Amino acid sequence: MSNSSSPLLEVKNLKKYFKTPKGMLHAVDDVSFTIDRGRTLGVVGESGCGKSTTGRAILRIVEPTEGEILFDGEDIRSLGKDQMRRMRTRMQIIFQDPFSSLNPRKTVSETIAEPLKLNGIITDKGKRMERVAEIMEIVGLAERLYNAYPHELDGGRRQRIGIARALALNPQFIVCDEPVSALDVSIQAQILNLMDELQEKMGLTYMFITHDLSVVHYFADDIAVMYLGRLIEKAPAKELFRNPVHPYTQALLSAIPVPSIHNQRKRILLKGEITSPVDPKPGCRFASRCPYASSRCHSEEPQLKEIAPGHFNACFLNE
Ligand SMILES: Nc1ncnc2c1ncn2[C@@H]1O[C@H](COP(=O)(O)OP(=O)(O)OP(=O)(O)O)[C@@H](O)[C@H]1O
Repeated sequence: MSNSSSPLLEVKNLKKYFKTPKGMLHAVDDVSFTIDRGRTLGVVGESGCGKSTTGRAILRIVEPTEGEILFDGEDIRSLGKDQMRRMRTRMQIIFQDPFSSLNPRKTVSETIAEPLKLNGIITDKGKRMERVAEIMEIVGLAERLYNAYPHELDGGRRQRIGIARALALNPQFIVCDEPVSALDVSIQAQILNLMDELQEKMGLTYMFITHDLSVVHYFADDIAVMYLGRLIEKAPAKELFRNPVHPYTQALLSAIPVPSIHNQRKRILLKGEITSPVDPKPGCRFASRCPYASSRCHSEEPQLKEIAPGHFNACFLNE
């Protein structure tokens, strides 16, 4: 049952495996977390660690292999096609490169109107266009762009269209998949500010995927770190930056430049081969690159455990 004090999203033991010619690729392997209402979970990790697949599996854009996804108390894996279509109006996604998902033959207003039309939310064309004008104003797209085409716009404005499309259906939850990674730093800040304002105004809950930890430092409430399909550490953002416990998180953080020379962390360079995500061997997936790995790490998989309130870690070293 839904209850406003319960998390909006609960993901339990989520798995997504892909069959490949070499074997079963464990893209997401037994991942569990929750996101509270109106909060932002940042999901970070290197390319290929399973961030996007986790986001897509939650929305069932890719069908999960195993696990439970509770959205507002509802088990969304049990929903039929029509029920899932309705549920998708409450759960949306914003992509890194909105351009590739925008139809070049549709104007800005037609693009934003499309989800309203397809989902039969506003059937009257005049009313639909009024709503489009309202959303354009909310996301900071000038009225004069109403009849512009996506290729006439810069990356920041295109991403505003992506955000507008996601907002059109009045969702509660948005998976933001690297939404600012393709943008210049100054434009990144504008888009992050906009997303922050929208969250405040509309009470949105975000899952914010990025390979760039410095982006989520101030933007996310909590941060989850993934490594080769596994969630290896999760903590409130401030706590994670102040006290990273997992050796992989420590290495990731050491690569971020810090403005003050007094606070500079010593850069930890990872050596060793990256373990294959195809039919992974038993043991910790980070062991081959971990400076502290013991024989136990090569035979047994550490589980995520709460080591301090809200701080979870999957490493034998800090148990
Ligand atoms: N449809 C698919 N078929 C087969 N393998 C896939 C598919 N989608 C993703 N993968 C694989 O799953 C793993 C996780 O990919 P995913 O895109 O989720 O990672 P990511 O952390 O989001 O990386 P990136 O930032 O590069 O997108 C990768 O090894 C990827 O090659």
